[in-house]
Amino acid sequence: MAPNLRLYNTLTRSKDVFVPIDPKNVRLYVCGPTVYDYAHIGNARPIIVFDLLFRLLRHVYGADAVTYVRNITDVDDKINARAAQDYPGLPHNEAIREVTRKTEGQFHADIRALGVLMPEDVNEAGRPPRFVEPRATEHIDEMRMIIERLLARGAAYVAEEHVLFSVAAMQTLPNVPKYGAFSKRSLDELLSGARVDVAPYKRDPMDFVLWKPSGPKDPAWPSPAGIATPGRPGWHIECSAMSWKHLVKAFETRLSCSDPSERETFDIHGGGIDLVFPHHENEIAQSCCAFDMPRMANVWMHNGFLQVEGEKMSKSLGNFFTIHDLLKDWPGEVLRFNMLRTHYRQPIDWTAKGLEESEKVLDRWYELAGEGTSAGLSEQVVEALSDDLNTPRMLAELHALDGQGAHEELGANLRALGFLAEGAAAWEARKRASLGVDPAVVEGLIAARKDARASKNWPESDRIRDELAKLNVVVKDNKDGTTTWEVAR
Ligand SMILES: Nc1ncnc2c1ncn2[C@@H]1O[C@H](COP(=O)(O)OP(=O)(O)OP(=O)(O)O)[C@@H](O)[C@H]1O
Ligand SMILES: [Zn+2]
Repeated sequence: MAPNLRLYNTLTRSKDVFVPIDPKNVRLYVCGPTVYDYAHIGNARPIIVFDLLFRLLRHVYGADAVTYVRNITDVDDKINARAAQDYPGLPHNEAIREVTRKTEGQFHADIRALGVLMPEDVNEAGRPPRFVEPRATEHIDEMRMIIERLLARGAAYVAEEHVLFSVAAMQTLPNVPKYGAFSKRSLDELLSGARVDVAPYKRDPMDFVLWKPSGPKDPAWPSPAGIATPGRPGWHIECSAMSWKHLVKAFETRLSCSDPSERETFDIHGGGIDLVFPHHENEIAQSCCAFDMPRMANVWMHNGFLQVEGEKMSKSLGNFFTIHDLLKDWPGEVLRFNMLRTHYRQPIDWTAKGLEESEKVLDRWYELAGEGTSAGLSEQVVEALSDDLNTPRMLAELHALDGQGAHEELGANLRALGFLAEGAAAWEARKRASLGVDPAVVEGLIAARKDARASKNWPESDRIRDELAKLNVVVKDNKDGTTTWEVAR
């Protein structure tokens, strides 16, 4: 059944054969967006990459045998700041809700256009959900529970109404990894990195916040550990709580692993490479210490950066394009295709040229595959993806199907991979609209011009040339006798 699925694991730093804890329920968690602003196309990379992994796992293990959790972080200081700025007239709680509601709606619209499966595409009434999109603010109880467990084990302490994780205490606990082992940082390195601007309430500069007190303008919940002032969670604790709730607690009775120390462990945890430290190091510290176990997840996967001129696309550098804006110029599928041309662990340089090339391939495949509806992955495509999501190899296999004239099979694969969603007619119509001319009209004029020239009717040939120019169409007569054209941008 399962082909030899191999995944690169940040935990082992090697490409390993994937062995699910329970093949009847493969469990995947991916860190989702913080919703305060439009997502940029760099943020779309983990969404698209792990959507592809989800599709592959569903193909290999069965649609009922995979649970995918991708969270939404809807509590964060950046959200508070945006709420105060955008809705100064509203009570702060309402302003925050407005920001997260609006941003989340935009995020969903954006990624749907990128061909990403959504919970409503895969969940069925009366069955356990296969795709859960939990919100942090709905998991405060679970966060408090984990914090209480950490306090009880001595891995956390209270200081000035904060709860902090104690890195030094973790190093003394049996059964848990050493702090820093995951990101391969020595304590010396970690210490020198942490020494800037150390909050006075920290016992050790490396300690990180699990819970903090809220000011009058912050969202607030009853605090754990008997702290009187209401507070709010730190970022890292959110993912420990949501992954536990939806991938561990939800399946307590269905787990079949024999080693009790692995009971709270799930299969795959994903995110962007920038999350390895501190976010994932800290998630591991919290979950492993709270549940007394050696591993939070067995496999850790990280996508590389999407770059612009050699630099990470990021909000703080200002070198970003939002998905929302790109979708004004390009179909979502072109963005998806362009993302998958590069292997997920390599950096991508995001260029207009790359997008144009991607669009050309999709133009051809839309035409070849026509209006078919079947969807399914071919063996050789599954094999390419089973090699640590080798998408360049997957595309080579699709080009091979094209070359062999296996157009129906090509279409079925493309649909199963999240392409050809528009249908050929809609794709053509949209292209025509975006070109601003009807290709049939242009082709007709070019044919008439050719006839006029063949019969040496120069005035007519000139008239047609002027007409094409008015349409903004640039005509090129090639040496081989063919004529090509494009709309001047
Ligand atoms: N340029 C990028 N290339 C690939 N993945 C990225 C890039 N920028 C962010 N990500 C990923 O997007 C996801 C959402 O991250 P988050 O909401 O924290 O964005 P961010 O890191 O704040 O963005 P920015 O770096 O622009 O401030 C994370 O998994 C992160 O690793
Ligand atoms: Zn996370």
